[in-house]
Amino acid sequence: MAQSYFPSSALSPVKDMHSDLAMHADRQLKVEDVQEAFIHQKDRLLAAVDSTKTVLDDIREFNKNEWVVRYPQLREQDNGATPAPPKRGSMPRRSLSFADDPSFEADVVVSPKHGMLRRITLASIQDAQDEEEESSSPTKPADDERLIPSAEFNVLKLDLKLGSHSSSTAASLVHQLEKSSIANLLDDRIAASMSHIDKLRLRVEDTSSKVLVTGDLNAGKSTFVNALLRREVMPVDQQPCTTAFCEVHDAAENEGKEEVHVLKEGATYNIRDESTYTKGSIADLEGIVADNEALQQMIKVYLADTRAPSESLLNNGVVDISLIDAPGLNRDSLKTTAVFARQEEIDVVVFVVSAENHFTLSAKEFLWNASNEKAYLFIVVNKYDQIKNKDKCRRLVLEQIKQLSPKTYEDAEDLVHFVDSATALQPYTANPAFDDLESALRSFVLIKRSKSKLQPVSTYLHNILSDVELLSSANSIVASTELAKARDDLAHSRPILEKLKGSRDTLEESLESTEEDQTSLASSKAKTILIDALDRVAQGHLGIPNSPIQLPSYPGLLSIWNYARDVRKALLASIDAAIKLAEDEARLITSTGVDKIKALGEAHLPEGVERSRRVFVPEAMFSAYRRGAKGANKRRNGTVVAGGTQGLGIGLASRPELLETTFFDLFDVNHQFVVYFPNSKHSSSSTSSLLTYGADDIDGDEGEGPSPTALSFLSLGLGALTMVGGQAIGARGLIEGILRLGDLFSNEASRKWVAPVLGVTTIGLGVYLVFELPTTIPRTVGRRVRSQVLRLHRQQSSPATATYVGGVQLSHSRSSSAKYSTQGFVEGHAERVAKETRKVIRLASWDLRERFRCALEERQKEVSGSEEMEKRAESAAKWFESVGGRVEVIRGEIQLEELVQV
Ligand SMILES: Nc1nc2c(ncn2[C@@H]2O[C@H](COP(=O)(O)OP(=O)(O)OP(=O)(O)O)[C@@H](O)[C@H]2O)c(=O)[nH]1
Repeated sequence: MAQSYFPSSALSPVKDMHSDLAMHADRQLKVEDVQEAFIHQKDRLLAAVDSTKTVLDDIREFNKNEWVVRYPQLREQDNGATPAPPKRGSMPRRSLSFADDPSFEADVVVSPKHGMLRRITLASIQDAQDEEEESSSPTKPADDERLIPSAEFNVLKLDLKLGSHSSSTAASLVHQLEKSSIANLLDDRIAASMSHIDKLRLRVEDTSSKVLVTGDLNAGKSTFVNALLRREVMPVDQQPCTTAFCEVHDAAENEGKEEVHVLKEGATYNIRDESTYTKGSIADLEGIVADNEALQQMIKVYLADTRAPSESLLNNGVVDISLIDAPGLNRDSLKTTAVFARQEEIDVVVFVVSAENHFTLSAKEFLWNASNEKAYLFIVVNKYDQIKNKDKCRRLVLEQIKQLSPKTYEDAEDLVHFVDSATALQPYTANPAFDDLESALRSFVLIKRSKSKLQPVSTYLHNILSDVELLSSANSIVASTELAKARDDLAHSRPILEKLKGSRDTLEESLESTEEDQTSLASSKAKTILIDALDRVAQGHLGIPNSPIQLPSYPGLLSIWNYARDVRKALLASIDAAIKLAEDEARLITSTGVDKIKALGEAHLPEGVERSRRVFVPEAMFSAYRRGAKGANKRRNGTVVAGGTQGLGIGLASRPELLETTFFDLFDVNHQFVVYFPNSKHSSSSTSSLLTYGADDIDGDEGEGPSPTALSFLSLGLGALTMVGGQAIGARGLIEGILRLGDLFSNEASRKWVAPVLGVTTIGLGVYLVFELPTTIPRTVGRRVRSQVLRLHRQQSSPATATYVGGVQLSHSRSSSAKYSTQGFVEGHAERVAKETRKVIRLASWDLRERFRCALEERQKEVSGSEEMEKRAESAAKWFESVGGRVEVIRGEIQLEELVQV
């Protein structure tokens, strides 16, 4: 399709000469429209440049402070992996991933809806939208193939390949790049793009435009330039042909001064640096050109064009056009001029050809090359006045142009002008064809300028905006994905956290009550066992039933001493066994407590939290006491020795002071006395009182007071027969006993009844020894053992206040000691057992509390992290969405329309 700069005047390339005047007026109008449209587009583009820069700047800021902008990679989907065939008219699908996170993979649709727009959306979302659209418009047209955008970045493309190796090693190295490193690379790329945009801005703002006038030798180029300037400036008819490039600028660029600047060879022209050129006057131009005709000189000519901007080409109010009068084309100059024409700063090439000669070989060569470069050329067929058969000439020239530059031929009406430049210089001579050419040239310069200066900027902005679109939509997907993930995580972790918070107090209470319950259970159990054991022992039974310990069998009167000792040993061992039993019970109770705590852990700790790996070893309980006891008497003064040493051979049954057998183990005087003389009274004798107290104290908690009757005397006497140091009858005790008996007989009153009493006693004693003693010994020993054990505990509890003589405590008052001892022994062990139980349970509780606290902290951290992520992802998703919206607005601004369509 031919491009038309002036579609409203769609005439055939062969113009009707009679309509020239009307056409000129029409063109004049359109030139103004083009000018206006150009200015409008330029302003819009400048605004778009600024907006784009702001967006890029914002992305950099956002990347730096808010969200690490991810660099997406879109790959063609592997058809094998996605068997579903694409729907007719569906948009291209890609697999979205990120260089820094290859694990992220999402099916996306690249939206081609808005030309170069490259918004990507998740395929799942697009599918839903497609279904919606399909149901509402079943005849949806297929998308234009040309609109399918590339999935590659244009400007912001990062070269993430490390080295030239395309091996998997390089790929894996790329994957190792951190998010922030890639974000930094992206930031650098955006920064580079922004400085390029700055340059583009200068380009848009630059209102200068260069028009190169070239053509065959002697075609009338200088005459044509002079005609455009309406002034004879360029030297005409130079012999030999001129070789200088004369560049004509508005004098306004040279502070209004009309001057000629001849560039010095090798220097880069700078109007403010006079060392780069030699000044001359306009009047001398002919001479200057003649002087430099051997050189391909660059000469700058500054001219004051006094005509109105609407008429002047140089000073047209829109762009500062400079005309370059190039040397005529020949073998020597062809190459130079061709190079010159290719320069980016040349917006328009005007080719002057003589109507008399048509195109020479050099001209054809130049046009052929130039049309490849610039596509459209402005062709002036000069000296048309000299031609007689104008139609034929026109036809032949156009025919040649068709061959040389087809594009130019298509717009020949606007681009090919048959004129007489010479008459344009003559004052007061109408030359509508030239005026028409001039208008067309001005429009063409503006249009070409818009193409050469605005279009590249527009294209660049399109590209960078398209990249921004790709970047923002991909990041929007990432943000949305992270938002969904954060919400998922919150949905999972929040209830756990709430549950943990809610059950914190319950757990604490349960742990405390478990500790208390088990401890007091162990304590009360120990008390029960020990009180029971002591009671049993006091009755002559073993402390615990079903004990492996056996009471010895009665061996006969002769071995009665050994019997008493063995009974004592067995009873003591049975108390040890009772203590051991209490400890075993405590172990069981502790084990139950530990299990309860374990169950509490299961009930209160969230899933995934490691449970306690501590294994409760019941045997390890009370081991500290055993260890302590290894050092012999180290802990003797502590309250826990008796039980604690059980099992290591130094329990009660192994303590020499308790194994000491005395006469009182055989005859419990106090007990017998109580049995036979229940109503007897206390004696006032200090000696007997002391001894009785001593004996009674041995019995401990019997609670009955002794009486100074005959039997008591006997018992006192017999008491003197205390066996000291084992089986031998102490000589001293025997002598003391005889002396006391002597005292008794020497008393007159006593002598009357002492003989019968002694007789009865002897008989009773014999009967007692034979029949009753075997059964009473265990009870007697038991009572004494019980009493001794209790006293031992009291002694160990307060050794400073207790005094012993032969295993008999002398100094404590009876009532206080009895009361204190019972409680002390049982309480002491109960306390010890409870303490050990509490210690183990407390350790288990502490462990669970710690795990619970850590789990709570961890969940709190998780929830806070997810909340933070939710907040950031939500704002990032919104932000990237807003960037997408801003890009669309800017894109509307940079759509360049054909200037003539205004
Ligand atoms: N009749 C007529 N003569 C013209 C026209 N244009 C130029 N001439 C004459 O053609 C001759 C050459 O004109 P120049 O302008 O010097 O041609 P040029 O192309 O600049 O020459 P070089 O730069 O040397 O190649 C001059 O004598 C002009 O007067 C025209 O339109 N009609």
